[in-house]
Amino acid sequence: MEDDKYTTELNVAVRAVHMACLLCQKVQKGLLSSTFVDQFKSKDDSSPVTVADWSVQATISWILSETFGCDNVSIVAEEDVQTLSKPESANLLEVVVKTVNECLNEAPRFGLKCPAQALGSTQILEAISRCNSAGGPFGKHWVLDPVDGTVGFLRGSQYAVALALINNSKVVIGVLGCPNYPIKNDWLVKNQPPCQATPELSLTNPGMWEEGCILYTRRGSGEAWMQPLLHGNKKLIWPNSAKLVRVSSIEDPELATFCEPVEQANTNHAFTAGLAHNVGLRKKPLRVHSMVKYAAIARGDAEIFMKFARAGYKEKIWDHAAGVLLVQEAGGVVTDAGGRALDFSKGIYLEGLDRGIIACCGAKLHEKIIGSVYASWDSSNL
Ligand SMILES: Nc1ncnc2c1ncn2[C@@H]1O[C@H](COP(=O)(O)OS(=O)(=O)O)[C@@H](OP(=O)(O)O)[C@H]1O
Ligand SMILES: [Mg+2]
Repeated sequence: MEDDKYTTELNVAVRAVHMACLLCQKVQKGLLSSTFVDQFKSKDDSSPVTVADWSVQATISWILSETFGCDNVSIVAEEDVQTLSKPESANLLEVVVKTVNECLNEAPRFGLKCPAQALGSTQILEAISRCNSAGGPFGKHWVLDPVDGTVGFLRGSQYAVALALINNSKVVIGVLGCPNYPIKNDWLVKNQPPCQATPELSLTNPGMWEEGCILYTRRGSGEAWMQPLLHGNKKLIWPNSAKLVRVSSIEDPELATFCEPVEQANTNHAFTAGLAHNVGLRKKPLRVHSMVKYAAIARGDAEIFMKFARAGYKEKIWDHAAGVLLVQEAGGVVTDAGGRALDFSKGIYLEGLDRGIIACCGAKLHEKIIGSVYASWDSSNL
């Protein structure tokens, strides 16, 4: 029985992600109101990285190391300290140090320990670079995407803080903080057009973003839970009004909503449009940044998530681990496009992934989509 396992890990992970979500909301608000200048940089692959990415990674790394011991914790995470350590990033580093310390000061409110004294830049760089584990098939590895969907984050739209625990190749805990995804059922679907068209939404309608949720689950539990994000100075009292979430029961393609990445560079919209047509999906795609797409399936707000990256792109484990387990434990199915389980045992990449990823609320829709991939693939340009 895996039921009682990982209780402490899950408890700490949810609290840490909760703190990280509030940190992100604060930084995002600052970015959108332009009081923060020069707070993001481009990485070598030209994707953006922000104060929030580094600050969340430092914060969660510090909490996990303090709780479980530096020597016992292996963390695989997206960010490194290369850009942040450069002399020209001194101001940026100063903001990260301030942001992390402000966040960790609040730890007791979340039932966690805060540092005895404020952390210095060396300790913070160390916390970030400690997350350089390469993962692998054996032992326990935490997997962290500090800000998944950084593009969405910068646009004032959807993003997620994703933390998972892998034990001997299996994802055993999944926690997904979704700071801009209110608890309200259907919110994502109803608010889709304004979200994308008006990134300033948070400024014109203050408060509406400040809802957010955290989803979490444990392998084998058959349950996925959702807590609201706390606001003001409230103390987190477990289980913080948690409620069970479940995938949608829709099986009819005509009634199903499918999600996909916003950026054409991250998935082939033309191919998924063809698949959707062949399967009989009638609704237009719900384009959402980040692992919030997995959250939408786990919550039952959408039925399908499809992603087909360009040939040669290797999916990273931190972009999927937490979301995949959440969908599975909430009753859904996630595989690659060949119908095989995703393999989290090979280090930082999902090696051997067959073409794309398909997450569905149930087996019937899933089978139809897999069948349609086989039928459409040869005529596609992928
Ligand atoms: N070329 C390419 N192809 C496929 N996937 C890529 C590619 N480049 C990046 N990524 C990864 O996709 C993560 C963002 O996925 P999203 O679904 O949020 O994309 S989108 O913003 O909605 O378009 C994004 O995660 P973050 O870096 O955490 O934002 C990337 O890891
Ligand atoms: Mg990511």
